[in-house]
Parts: sequence; structure tokens; C-alpha cells
Amino acid sequence: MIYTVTLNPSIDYIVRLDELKTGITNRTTSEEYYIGGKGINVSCVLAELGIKSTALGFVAGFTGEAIEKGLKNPKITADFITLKSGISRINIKIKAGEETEINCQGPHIDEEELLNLFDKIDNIQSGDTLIIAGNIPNTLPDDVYERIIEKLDGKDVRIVVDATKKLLVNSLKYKPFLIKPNRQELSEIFDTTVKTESDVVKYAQELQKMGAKNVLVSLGGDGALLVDEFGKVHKEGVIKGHKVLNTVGSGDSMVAGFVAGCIDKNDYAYALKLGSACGNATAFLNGLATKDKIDELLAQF
Ligand SMILES: Nc1ncnc2c1ncn2[C@@H]1O[C@H](COP(=O)(O)OP(=O)(O)OP(=O)(O)O)[C@@H](O)[C@H]1O
Ligand SMILES: O=P(O)(O)OC[C@@]1(O)O[C@H](CO)[C@@H](O)[C@@H]1O
Repeated sequence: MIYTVTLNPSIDYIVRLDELKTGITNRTTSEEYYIGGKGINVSCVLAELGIKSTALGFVAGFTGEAIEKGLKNPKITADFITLKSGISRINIKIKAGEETEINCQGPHIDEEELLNLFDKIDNIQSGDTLIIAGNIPNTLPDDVYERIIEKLDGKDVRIVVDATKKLLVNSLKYKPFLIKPNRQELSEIFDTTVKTESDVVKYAQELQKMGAKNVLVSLGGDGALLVDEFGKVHKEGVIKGHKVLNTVGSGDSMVAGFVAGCIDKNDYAYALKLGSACGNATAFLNGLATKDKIDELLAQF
């Protein structure tokens, strides 16, 4: 079984404007909303690929109810813990030429609620895959991902971590199967500006020295680069000629496709292609990648 963990799910409120001006009232030209949070997005794209997963995490309030309702899918078992107070966050994604995101803090999670999640983590067995993705509310300690991974000690679980800074770095000692920083996250970790392809390879290799097995660096419209556990470097670009509609969740779609590719063929080059097709599919659609779009694009990689 594949488990995804989203500690801080969201409703993604996408607002489109011709231009964003600060200090005045702006009016949208259109708006959409989707359920989101990185682990949830991974579960949704896995479902499109025909792969079942269990989505773990926390929800709260009316937005939490909407998230659970929106996740009704025969391929997804939603097994969230409902928090005593607060509401699951609403993240604002402003599309006004440039993309500006406002990701909110999310509800408070207390120690008892966290322990309830740990009980669910105890059900994960050898042979399972655990995908932990996204940020945490600032009321949770930075070691929460480590504490989740520690629970699996002694079990042969494939661990995937997609998170920023300390949350990611602190998990490396547990030798995760896959991490997927984007260019900005890679730059932040090493307090530098990652510009060239050789920079990407160099810092991906540093992350391997720190414990990661496979490092997949997503580069937005420039595609993605994988340094696999055997030291081989793989690269995929993006398919040209499509209009980019919405890149929110393209990284999560890539994670879903990569994991699905590993399960399907146990071949990293193929996994990167499927991951890229999923990432591109999300970028070229409103909402997340669909099976039809993924298939159409995979044939072109
Ligand atoms: N503008 C784009 N055109 C085509 N493909 C794209 C574009 N942006 C992203 N993608 C695809 O999606 C993949 C992941 O994108 P990106 O690097 O933006 O991930 P991310 O920053 O983790 O995104 P998010 O956090 O929103 O999920 C890219 O490697 C690429 O395959
Ligand atoms: O604040 P985090 O957890 O880092 O990111 C949350 C988020 O931006 O990630 C997804 C896209 O990857 C969105 O669905 C969601 O709003």
C-alpha cells in the first residue's frame, strides 16, 4: 500500500487577475478552487494512474469537511484525523501574469492529535511506500517528519520526502528512497543560488552524501534532473507547444508519476519520464493531471 501524509491540507483558491496592485482593492477576472496539500495531490494523481493509496493527515472545520468530501475516490482511502479546533487552511494562488502564492499557517495540532497520527503510522508494513509531503503549521516542531520516519524503524518501507529546508534535511539520516526539491528549495538548503545544470548535479550529490538515495530536482519549465542511487544522471525537459494553465501541484504530480513508474517498471529512466508526463499534464490543465493527458504526453517523452 502507498500512504501519503499531508499534515497541513488546503483548499487552493486560484484567483486570476489582469494585474495585481498592492494597496488597493483588486477584482478577479475568474476564480477556481481545488482541494490540495502536497500529499493529497500525490494521492489524486496516483488514483489517475490507477494506483490505490491511503491519505493520512489532519483536517479541521468546514474546509476540512470540504477536503474530505472532495477526496471521495474509489482509489483513495481518506483516513484523516479531525482536529478539535480551527479550520484547514485556504491557500491563495494569484495568477496575474506572474504567479504569487500565499500559503497559510493552518490549524493548531496538539501533541495528543499528533500521537493519534503516529498510531496510524504504526499500521504501515514492510513493502509499503510512505510519501510525506508539504509544510507543517508553525506550532509543530521541526522534527515531526523525523518522528514519523522513526516509527518505521526496522521495517522495509520506501520513504519519499517532499518538503523544505529543515524538514527535508532532518529526514536524510533515515536514507529516504526519494526526495524532490525544486531549484529554489535546493538553493535554500545550501544557502546559494543554484543556476546551472552542473550546480544541480553537484548539490543533488551533496544530498546523496547526506543520506538520500534518489534525488529528483524539479526545474519548473526547464524540466527535471534525477541523480539516481547508482550515481547516474537523467534529464527530461518539457513538451513544447502547450499553454501553461496552472503549475500548482505539478511537483506533486511528478512525485506521483515517479513513484508509479518505479512500481510499474523498476526503471529510473522510465520513472522520470512518467513523472515528467504527470508534471507537464498538471501544468497544461486547470487542476491536476488526468489519465488522458498523462498518456498523451508520455507518448511524447
Ligand atoms: N511551465 C511548465 N511547463 C511545462 N511543464 C512544467 C512547467 N512547470 C512545471 N512543469 C512540470 O512539472 C514538474 C514539476 O514542476 P516544479 O519544478 O514547478 O515543481 P514544484 O516547484 O515542486 O511545484 P509545486 O510545489 O507547485 O507542486 C517539472 O519538472 C515539469 O515536468
Ligand atoms: O505550504 P506547503 O505545504 O509547502 O504547500 C502547499 C501547497 O502549495 O502545495 C500544493 C502544491 O504543491 C498545493 O496544493 C498547496 O497549496
